[in-house]
Amino acid sequence: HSVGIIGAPFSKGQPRDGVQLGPDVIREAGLVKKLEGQGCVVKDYGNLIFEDVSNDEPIGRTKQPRVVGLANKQVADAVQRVKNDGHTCVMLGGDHSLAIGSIHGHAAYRPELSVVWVDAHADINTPLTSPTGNIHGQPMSYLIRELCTKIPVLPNFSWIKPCIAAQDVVYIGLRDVDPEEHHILKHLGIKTFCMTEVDSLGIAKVMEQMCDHIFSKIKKPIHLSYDIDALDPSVAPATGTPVIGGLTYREGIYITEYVCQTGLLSAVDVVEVNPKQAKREEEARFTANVAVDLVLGCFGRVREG
Ligand SMILES: N[C@](CCCC[B-](O)(O)O)(CCN1CCCCC1)C(=O)O
Ligand SMILES: [Mn+2]
Ligand SMILES: [Mn+2]
Ligand SMILES: [Mn+2]
Repeated sequence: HSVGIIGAPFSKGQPRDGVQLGPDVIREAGLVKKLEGQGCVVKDYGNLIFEDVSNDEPIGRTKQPRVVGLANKQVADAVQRVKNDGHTCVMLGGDHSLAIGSIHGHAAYRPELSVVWVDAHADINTPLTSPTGNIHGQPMSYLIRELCTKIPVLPNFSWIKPCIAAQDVVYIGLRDVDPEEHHILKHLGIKTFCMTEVDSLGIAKVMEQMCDHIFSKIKKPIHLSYDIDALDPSVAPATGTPVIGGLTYREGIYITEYVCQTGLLSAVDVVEVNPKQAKREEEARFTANVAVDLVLGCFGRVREG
């Protein structure tokens, strides 16, 4: 595997300080060395530098639109460059608003994508349905073609062209979905495997059925957007919006091993690691180590040795 890593130290899609430290704590946990240790060729493109935007007043309830829009344009350009250079792209967040740029830049390189969204949350609020105005709860609404009529004009968002079809999206791990999000998911017929299905089917069946769904027509490259809060807080405590009843470590890793063996993984985001949300330093380190293990699973690490 040839891997290109981008660090996106960005936190303005949500209100909690610390998630901008995600890229560096994940690197400090040994990501590059461990990828190389399992035979990957790794190019670390370093961290993007995000300028601040003054007077970034909310638009309606939507908070920090200008700095989020600007940051995601940088992410989109960087991801497209990594793909043009021939690597599988690993985008280290930072909050989940960064998926706007990551998926947009990936789709600019490869227009036909399937998106596997692993998360406790659906992150599909529109600016008008969001209960918080935090853009990390909204990224999918800007990307899904069928929602484009529901999105108001926002400053620094005009570059975004919806690039994903609802039928090409699958969710795994949902357990904290807002009522309006649930309506959108149902209305668009988006395939979801919430934690009830993970329990009733088991993760192996979930992954089989997920692939049946996204590959039902033609096989499209996979964009895996992995929110660390999909995992149970006992496994990934250092995150901003923890929700109990999450994926076990083994289920979380199985997802990455399964996606890896499809041979179709083209880009992966690992987001929402926030060391400042840990009660103790070792919780932050533990969470970073789990994030590293997820990436290693994406690139061929198997538990049998
Ligand atoms: N859906 C929420 C949470 C978004 C989490 C973003 B992620 O997945 O990137 O971490 C709101 C959640 N909800 C608000 C009302 C009280 C219960 C929680 C939102 O703010 O839109
Ligand atoms: Mn989440
Ligand atoms: Mn309806
Ligand atoms: Mn998320």
